[in-house]
Amino acid sequence: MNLPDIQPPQVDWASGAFADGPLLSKSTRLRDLAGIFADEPARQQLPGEQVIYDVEMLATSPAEGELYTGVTHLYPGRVGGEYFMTRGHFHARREQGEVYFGLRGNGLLLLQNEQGEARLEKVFTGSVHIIPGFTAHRLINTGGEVLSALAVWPGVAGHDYAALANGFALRVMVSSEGWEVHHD
Ligand SMILES: O=P(O)(O)OC[C@H]1O[C@H](O)[C@H](O)[C@@H](O)[C@@H]1O
Ligand SMILES: [Fe+2]
Repeated sequence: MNLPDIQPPQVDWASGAFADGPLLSKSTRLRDLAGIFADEPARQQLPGEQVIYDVEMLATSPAEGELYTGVTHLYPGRVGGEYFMTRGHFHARREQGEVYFGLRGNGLLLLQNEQGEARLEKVFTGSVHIIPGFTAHRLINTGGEVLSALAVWPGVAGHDYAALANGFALRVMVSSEGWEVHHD
């Protein structure tokens, strides 16, 4: 008798690596992030092929009511005085939320509503972040190691990058204290 295959996808909580299952992967490099960092000349002086973050996600259905699961690995580093960060986005379907779980490393989750009000949450091993609908989100790596966070979001959410063409309302810069907030 053949037993059914009951093996679900599996993630290593310590590293955020998926052990199994069909995966979609995407690397975002410095050359993909033109205009994202405050110091654009500093970005241009660094190698464009350098990977800033990798996203791996399970290849599940994008249909209404279904969920995506993925891990972002955001590498440590700086562009000028600014920590490596993701591009950040609103969901195309604005009302759709998302949950992030900090797995390893130390950083910040930058959240911004449609009124342009920004706030930060610390990201660390075990941190849980409820990103409400109508809220843009960006990860920032303020530590010296890889920042990995697992995310679960609706398959229909989509991405809207254009709505943040003028950037977020605040930046996280290197300081003698570790990091500090600059308002644009
Ligand atoms: O889309 P970015 O702002 O570059 O962020 C990279 C990725 O981060 C998270 O994993 C989100 O769940 C993804 O939907 C997103 O694509
Ligand atoms: Fe998202």
